[in-house]
Amino acid sequence: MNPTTSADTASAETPPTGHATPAPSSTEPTSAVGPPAVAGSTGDASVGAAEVRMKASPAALGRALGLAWQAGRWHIVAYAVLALLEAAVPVTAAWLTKSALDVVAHRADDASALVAVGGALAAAGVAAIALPHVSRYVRQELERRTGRLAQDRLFAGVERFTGLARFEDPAFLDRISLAHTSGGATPSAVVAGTLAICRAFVTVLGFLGALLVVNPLLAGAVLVAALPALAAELRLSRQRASMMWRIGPMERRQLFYRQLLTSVRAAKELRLFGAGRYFRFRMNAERAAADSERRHLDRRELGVEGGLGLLSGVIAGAGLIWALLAARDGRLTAGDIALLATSIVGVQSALAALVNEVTMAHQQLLNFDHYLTVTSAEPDLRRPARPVAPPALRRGIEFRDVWFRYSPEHPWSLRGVSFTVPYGSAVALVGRNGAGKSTIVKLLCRFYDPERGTILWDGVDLRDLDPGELRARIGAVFQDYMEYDLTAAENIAIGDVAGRERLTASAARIEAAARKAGVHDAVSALPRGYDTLLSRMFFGPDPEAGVVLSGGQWQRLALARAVLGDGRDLLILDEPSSGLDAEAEAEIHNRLREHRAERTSLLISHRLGAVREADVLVVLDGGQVAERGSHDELMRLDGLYRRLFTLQAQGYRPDGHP
Ligand SMILES: Nc1ncnc2c1ncn2[C@@H]1O[C@H](COP(=O)(O)OP(=O)(O)OP(=O)(O)O)[C@@H](O)[C@H]1O
Repeated sequence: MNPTTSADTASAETPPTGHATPAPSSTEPTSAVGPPAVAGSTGDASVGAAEVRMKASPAALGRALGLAWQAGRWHIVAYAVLALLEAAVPVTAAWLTKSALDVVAHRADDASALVAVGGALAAAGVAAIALPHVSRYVRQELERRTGRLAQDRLFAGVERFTGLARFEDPAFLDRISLAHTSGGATPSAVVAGTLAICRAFVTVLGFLGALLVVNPLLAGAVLVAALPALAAELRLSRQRASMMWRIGPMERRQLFYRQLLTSVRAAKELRLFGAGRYFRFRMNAERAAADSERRHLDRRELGVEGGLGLLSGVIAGAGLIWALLAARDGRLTAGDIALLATSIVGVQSALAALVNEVTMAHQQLLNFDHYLTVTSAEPDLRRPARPVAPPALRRGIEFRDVWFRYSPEHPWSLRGVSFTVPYGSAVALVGRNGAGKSTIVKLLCRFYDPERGTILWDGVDLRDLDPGELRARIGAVFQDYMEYDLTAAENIAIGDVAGRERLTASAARIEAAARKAGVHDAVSALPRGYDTLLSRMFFGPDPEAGVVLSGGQWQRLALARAVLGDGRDLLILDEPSSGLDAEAEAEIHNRLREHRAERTSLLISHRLGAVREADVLVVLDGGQVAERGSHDELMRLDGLYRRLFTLQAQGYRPDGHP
């Protein structure tokens, strides 16, 4: 059966409030319809894909250099000039040393020549000492600037994901973490790598010129020995990037265990169950597994780099023995020997530095792929070509045959759900754990898109609306509301910040919201009133440094945040009273009833007594609407609601009878 024909198709204009109705059952979408590739319609499945390209593309190189250029073009120019000067210094010093030795050997009585060559050598020495320091400072400043720019772009990219699906994808989270590291470091590493090539080119060319004069064969041998080193190091850096991707999940799990073992929330249970040792063991196991991968590669590097070092040593040693024998025969001067020795060391160290910088840049560039993927990924939720600004709610919201699962691997969380929230009314969603209540809220805020069916806001499909503007019309307290380590005023003012860089709510509005949520008295009694820093942990002995609130007080603050925005059409309260005592719950519901009077609201609560006065109760069971109607109608129906309500009511009667 096609699900679109089986479901309740009541529109927002004809809300089913007349009498209680057991909802019609729906069947799964047929295979002909076919699920989308990724749950929640994440447009670009490759963003979290588990594989990573192990080739640095020229485009990535261009983007990295472009980013560095934007962040600090004058720093790059200065760094380039310094790099070239640094490159020229050792070659100049080697020639000057040779000249000095030759002057001493053949023109020892020429004082002006001695002073000139000595002075030049001293200047080269000063340059050799000072240049690396200045160059390091410029590089560090360039790194800071590119790091800041890259971080801003990365998180602006992350903000473009308006849904939640990407944040539930572990591969995507690994990408963000690698993107954060590589995004900041790669551009300056690539600049350094590029300049290292130039620098090495100048140094090697200078020394090779010197070696060519002394012995062309030796010059060739030194050069050829460096090429396999470069190839081997590039291969190793590819393997290192691949290893880092493989150990990403292990690092993530380690972080989870580390946070768990130091979290104040987890501390109670961990101590009660004595579970600390268990989690420490798991954390260490993850670390051991990651270390084993690292060790494997370190050993390979040791073998390759040790072998190449041996080769360089053999070439250098052979060259020097030959030179000493040639000097004995009078074919070389003492200055030639000094020049040869410096040249061999100079070429080898210039090439080693080149290999080092280039492989580092190469490795960073491989990881830069993550940064590019995150910053250039398509938005996760389909954006309409011409998004419609959501109209002020006048008719209501309608769920029309909505099917949803969190991914194709997950079972259906909603199966053909249809119901309406008429304008100005309060609709309560009730049902057992896992029935799909919070999922409905998440779809209504458009954190995901339904796989089948539609959700209509005054007749307009949510998918045609701009998600930001839609959310500006909704005030919500989620089951897992946030506790911000900010002041009480800031905790409330965040409820009306919508894309701005500063909080703008006035003190009067903040206080009014706090009063509505019944938290004004508690906040006023804090050491600095609304300016008291609230924290989930103690900050030492200073009571004004941070105050710890109770769970119920935090929940009221979340409530104040939700009711702060005046222009909100819809108020969603997902378990708003779970952390409150019975008296507080009654008080909050009375206050909220006043607040809700002019607006539409969707309430979720397991305390059925708290929502029995809603205009309509929608009873969910296994992702389907099982019943709907007012409290009295549902009680008469004698179905699931009556059973749940009676069970709860029994708990409050001394005789245990309904
Ligand atoms: N992020 C998620 N990823 C995968 N499955 C999820 C996710 N969130 C919820 N589910 C599943 O969707 C189903 C409905 O969950 P939902 O949270 O909507 O239920 P609920 O009625 O709000 O439950 P409760 O009363 O316990 O809060 C459950 O089977 C749950 O396991």
